[in-house]
Amino acid sequence: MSVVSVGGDYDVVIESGCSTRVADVIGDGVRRALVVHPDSMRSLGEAVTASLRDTGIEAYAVGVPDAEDAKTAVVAADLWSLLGRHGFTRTDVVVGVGGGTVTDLAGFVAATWLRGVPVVQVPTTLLGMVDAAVGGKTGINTPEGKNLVGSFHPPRAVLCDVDVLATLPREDYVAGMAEIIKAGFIVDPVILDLVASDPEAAGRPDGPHTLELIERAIRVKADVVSQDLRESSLREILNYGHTFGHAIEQVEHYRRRHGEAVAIGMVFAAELAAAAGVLSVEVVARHREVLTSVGLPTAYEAGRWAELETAMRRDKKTRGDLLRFVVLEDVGRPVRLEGPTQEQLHTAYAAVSP
Ligand SMILES: NC(=O)c1ccc[n+]([C@@H]2O[C@H](COP(=O)([O-])OP(=O)(O)OC[C@H]3O[C@@H](n4cnc5c(N)ncnc54)[C@H](O)[C@@H]3O)[C@@H](O)[C@H]2O)c1
Ligand SMILES: O=C(O)C(=O)C[C@@H](O)[C@H](O)[C@H](O)COP(=O)(O)O
Ligand SMILES: [Zn+2]
Repeated sequence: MSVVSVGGDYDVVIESGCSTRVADVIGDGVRRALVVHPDSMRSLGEAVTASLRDTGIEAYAVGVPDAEDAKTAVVAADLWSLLGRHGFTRTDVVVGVGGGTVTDLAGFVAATWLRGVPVVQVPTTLLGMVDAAVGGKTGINTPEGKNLVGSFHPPRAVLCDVDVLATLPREDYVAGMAEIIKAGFIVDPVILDLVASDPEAAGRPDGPHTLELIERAIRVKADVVSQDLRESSLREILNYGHTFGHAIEQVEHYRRRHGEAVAIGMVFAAELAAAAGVLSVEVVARHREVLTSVGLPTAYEAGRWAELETAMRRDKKTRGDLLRFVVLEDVGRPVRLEGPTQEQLHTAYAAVSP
């Protein structure tokens, strides 16, 4: 078992079988729990619910639509209604059991119910474990953009049961690698070396470096969010690749995996940094190399610039008319690029849409 403390405020536990031990981390005085899960994880959701009932808690399991279809105002409103009907108070708890979409939704509902009740996160995807469930960013999408409505609401605990990754479809596992590789580029280059040492194994849960990759990525995130929960500055580095990545997701009506969009977004950011003269072509090439080696995409369709730019203007890092990007000066040296020229933007887009 490994435990990563997030600034001493809560723990991220990485352990086989820990998903049904929510009762141990839930805290005192909890009478009711709402366990939110996607239909694909019904049996785990019900097992978590049963484990809570065994300790005398009035626990309810509720299924939500799959993937990004869970992150809507309508689904959030259904959950608020359920909490109201069952009389959830400020000492009761929401539990998110699922991928990043479910932990974002469950976290958001917990953040907003009675202006904030505790949430315990049980991420069941690689991406959820290394990124979404950790750090307290919660939210839902609107048709206009990704995560446009949300709140900062740190969880009470995060339980990463690595056994559940065995059933995760390969494409979803690989999508999670994008956020691990992101952590490698922005802070921890050892991650990139571990991936390069056996890229095929990095794309599956039984690879020799799986636990180390998970723990390293969680440590990067924990370290950043414990210094800057509300993203006043440092936390923006975790958004590397997301300005263009979220734009892809929005123009694709949320039908593209987040991790895949972020992979393309990191290549766009690297090309943009090169066009602005701050990053070497060698590091740009390394982006394509490492992402391709695990099976992630690095290119996007040509001819969609206008809609992508419109979507990027709704990014949370934008200030007024000023587009702002996280770019690298080198591996492990993230900086901000504010107001890139149209020529630099077009050069970067041309480079990712050959
Ligand atoms: N809050 C944050 O800090 C943060 C960080 C990164 C990403 N995110 C968000 O996370 C979301 C992406 O998360 P994701 O990649 O986990 O996608 P996801 O939640 O859509 O899960 C991917 C798929 O895997 C299925 N699934 C989940 N666990 C499974 C398992 N163990 N076995 C079999 N199938 C399983 C799901 O039903 C879904 O179809 C995006 O909405 C993104 O915006 C949030
Ligand atoms: O935790 C963060 O901060 C991140 O930016 C992590 C990202 O991987 C994640 O996708 C996040 O939800 C994006 O946030 P947003 O503020 O751009 O919606
Ligand atoms: Zn992300």
